[in-house]
Amino acid sequence: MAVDSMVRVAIIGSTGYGGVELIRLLQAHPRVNITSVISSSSAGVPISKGFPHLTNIVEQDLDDLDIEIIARNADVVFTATPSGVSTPLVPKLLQAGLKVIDLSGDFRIKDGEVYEQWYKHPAADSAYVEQAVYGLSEVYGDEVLGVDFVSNPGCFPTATLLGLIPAVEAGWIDTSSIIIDAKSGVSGAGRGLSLTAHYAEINENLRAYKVNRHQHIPEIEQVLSDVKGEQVTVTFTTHLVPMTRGIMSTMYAKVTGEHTQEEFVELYREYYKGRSFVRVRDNGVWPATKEVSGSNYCDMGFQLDDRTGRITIISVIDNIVKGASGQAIQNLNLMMGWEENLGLGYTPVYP
Ligand SMILES: NC(=O)C1=CN([C@@H]2O[C@H](COP(=O)(O)OP(=O)(O)OC[C@H]3O[C@@H](n4cnc5c(N)ncnc54)[C@H](OP(=O)(O)O)[C@@H]3O)[C@@H](O)[C@H]2O)C=CC1
Ligand SMILES: CC(=O)N[C@@H](CCC(=O)OP(=O)(O)O)C(=O)O
Repeated sequence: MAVDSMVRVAIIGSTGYGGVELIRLLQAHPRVNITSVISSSSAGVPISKGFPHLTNIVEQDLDDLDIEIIARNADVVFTATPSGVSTPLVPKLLQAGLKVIDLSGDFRIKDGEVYEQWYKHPAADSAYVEQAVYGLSEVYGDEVLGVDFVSNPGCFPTATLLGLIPAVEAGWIDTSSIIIDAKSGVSGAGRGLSLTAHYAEINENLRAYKVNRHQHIPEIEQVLSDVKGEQVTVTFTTHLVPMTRGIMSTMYAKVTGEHTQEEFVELYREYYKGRSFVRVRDNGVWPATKEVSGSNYCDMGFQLDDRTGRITIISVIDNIVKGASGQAIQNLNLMMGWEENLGLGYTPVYP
């Protein structure tokens, strides 16, 4: 570690949405020095040239991806790299003595065959998958303290799992009845160009995609099965919404036993007691994506339908903050034994 107790951080994938958001958040973090912003395609160029909003804030040049140099200049590396890229990269960083927080899906799924079935490319070395601690901070935060490698959760799983886990753990919902209807802003697809993210294709449009085929299904099922202690399967449908940031996950499940809506609110408030980033709304108040935009909050609300016996749980996050870079920094804080909200006290941008 650096002598002055500041942690030296390098970011790989600095020119993507997750990487640029890490820079925005970390440049204001009181215990972090960003020593290197790395690009595999634009090394040598000042980052503010491609991202003028960073002018006079971060004026570093983008560095090459050279693991020896990174290991000399950094203590912790964030890999904000696409799935498939992290698979061979992360083991090399760990072998070089670095701590790693990986934002991709490559180390989240513990069963390699399941990973390959959903991600359609080879799974990572199982020893590293085993080593990775799944960093859903409010649930597994205690396991993150002092470890070298955190696999940061996916954006949809973050909103969805935070919304379901307390009820599943308490046995208050029938897990065979869970249906998840999730919507994301376009930044969730990353900065690369694609036809679906093209303005004329997404503006004034609403599109379902990867129905029953989304790579976040096995991640959600893995965690819910772990919590429940038996296999849980879910129906999960994602939609692309014409907005830049934000995820709303709307979850439906049959309630088991006699529980009122007020009791659900109380159950969740108790579960997340002391965890400042989860805000459980008052009875009958539902959250909207703008109410968390630019922040690390996950807000949720409930509505019980007495006619059907189903509970509707609505959970919102900013996909790039709590769904990626913000939670990754929360995990850095937990890894280092700092307050989990250090450097993350952003009030949502409203309107
Ligand atoms: N966007 C979101 O809301 C979320 C994203 N994630 C995950 O986080 C990761 C980053 O996502 P996001 O920032 O949106 O993606 P982007 O596509 O916006 O950026 C990814 C970056 O990775 C770098 N990269 C590409 N290929 C390589 C390579 N071979 N070696 C090193 N670097 C490479 C590129 O930068 P350069 O060319 O400069 O090297 C690129 O800018 C992904 O795995 C994504 O699935 C997770 C949760 C939410
Ligand atoms: C809007 C949109 O396209 N979102 C992406 C989120 C991808 C992602 O974050 O991928 P991993 O978590 O698996 O790394 C998607 O639905 O595939």
